[in-house]
Amino acid sequence: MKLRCGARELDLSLPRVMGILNVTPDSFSDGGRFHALDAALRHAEQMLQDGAELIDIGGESTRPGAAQVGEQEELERVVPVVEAIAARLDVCISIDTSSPAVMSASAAAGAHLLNDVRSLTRPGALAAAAATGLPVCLMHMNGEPQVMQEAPHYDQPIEEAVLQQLQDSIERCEQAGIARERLLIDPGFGFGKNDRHNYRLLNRLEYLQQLQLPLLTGLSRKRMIGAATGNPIAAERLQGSVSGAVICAMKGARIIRVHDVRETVDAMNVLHATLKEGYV
Ligand SMILES: Nc1nc2[nH]c(SCCc3ccc(S(N)(=O)=O)cc3)nc2c(=O)[nH]1
Repeated sequence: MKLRCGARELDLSLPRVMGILNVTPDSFSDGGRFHALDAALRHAEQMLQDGAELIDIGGESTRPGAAQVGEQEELERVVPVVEAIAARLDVCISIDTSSPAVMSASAAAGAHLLNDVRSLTRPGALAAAAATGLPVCLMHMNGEPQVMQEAPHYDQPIEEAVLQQLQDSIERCEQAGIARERLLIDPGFGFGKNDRHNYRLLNRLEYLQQLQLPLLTGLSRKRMIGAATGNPIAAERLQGSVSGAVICAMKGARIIRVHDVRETVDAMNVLHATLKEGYV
């Protein structure tokens, strides 16, 4: 499996690390300190040095209960950051947005991957994504961030519900002219799921391999980690997050979306050595 990222191709036969770059005032774990362009650029450079091969830039916080952000505000937050990183760093740039205008502007500014937690359901998003020609990550979400964690409920096993919604999203994309080869999938840990749902989904992550598309996962510093480790503070969930990253990678995830790049890259290198049977 390969992922085209501009002039480069990412070989997805081994798990790759995607560093999170929140450019929101209220990001759920960075304390929103990366709102300034220069701070964002320094953070991106650090994650690249630490071994991240993709950077996911997000201007809208989609954590549970987060307020929606206006399109103009989101554009002003992310486009300058995409431009600055595209101009200075050799890295695969992902844009975490549901807004068609932000998708188009970010693609024009140099983004290589569209990461939409709402799977192109906003009006105009399918057409905008198709027009960019970029790969698209489709993610399962139950409800909207404002209400998704109130009382998540499923009439079927979570892995079946996630598979079904992802299949529906894939079909919508194909009908809109987005070839299946351009798609990635993601179970959406924490998006309308309680801790039981999240851990059953993690336990059965291989179930999604039947879609035969690159799998991206993001459980870094999320509530499910804190629930298992008894740690209420998101920024202190490092060990649990790295453990979750290894489990995802061993169960087929090829892009791991994380806050703590250096530590996760070390864990992925141990996995790489194992998958390649050491360096002999
Ligand atoms: N593809 C992809 N993109 C993502 N963007 C985000 S932002 C995180 C929003 C959030 C924060 C915290 C909780 S919680 N209540 O579980 O701690 C849920 C969602 N995440 C993901 C993810 O996974 N995939």
